[in-house]
Amino acid sequence: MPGAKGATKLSNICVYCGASPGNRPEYALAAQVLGREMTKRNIGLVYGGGSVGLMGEISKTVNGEGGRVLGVIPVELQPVEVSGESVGQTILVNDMHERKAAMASAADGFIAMPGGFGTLEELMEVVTWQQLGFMQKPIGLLNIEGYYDGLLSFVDEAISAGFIRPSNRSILLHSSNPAELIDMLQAYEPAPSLISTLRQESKVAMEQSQQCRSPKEMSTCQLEFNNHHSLS
Ligand SMILES: C/C(=C\CNc1ncnc2c1ncn2[C@@H]1O[C@H](COP(=O)(O)O)[C@@H](O)[C@H]1O)CO
Repeated sequence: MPGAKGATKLSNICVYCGASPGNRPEYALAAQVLGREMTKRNIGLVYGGGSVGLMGEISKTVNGEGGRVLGVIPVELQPVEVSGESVGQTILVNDMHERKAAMASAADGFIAMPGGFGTLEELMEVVTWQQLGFMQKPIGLLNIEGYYDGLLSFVDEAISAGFIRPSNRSILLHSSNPAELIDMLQAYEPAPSLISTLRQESKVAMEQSQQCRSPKEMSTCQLEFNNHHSLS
């Protein structure tokens, strides 16, 4: 079953999270628990650099526990008055696109903690890469205090409305427990990519249309063609 078994070696996890702390103490606490759990398992942190908000909580925790921290920050965001002091190793990049590419290539998996537009944008980019098959790395939501319940309901709505394939729901792993979420990332097995699925469906449809010779066969073939092109 896609998204369930297999094994992914996680040397580094990229954590997307708020540049703000949020207004519940549970968010910062979860960042600390996640940081400790990663370090305990010798998994390094890749993040957006700086020390503001939850980004600061997790990076300072990992660094304080003796773990590896890699911050990737655009030149414009680097000043201390914008993003605070970074800990660990820092890579300076020119812009946000370069940053996301560098963060994604340095990591073997991704976790989104509570955050705002920046977190969502980073998360949705890797989900899209995964869906299309440009990337095959596990992605999880650390769903603290039900923060991501709304997003998960939205995904179900998009599936019902025919915009997301049901098989792609498993791209977004989720748990409220950091240790359990890392276990899920490690066990992840990618679903077939949309590109390979579409090519396979098109091949089947072509083969069937070549078998359609008489008008009677045509209507049966048309039905099968339609079935193959409905979302699965
Ligand atoms: C706007 C504020 C601080 C700006 N400082 C940032 N420093 C480093 N990285 C940032 C910063 N702001 C956003 N990011 C990136 O986006 C994600 C967080 O954005 P969100 O909108 O808070 O979710 C994070 O993963 C970074 O990569 C003061 O709030």
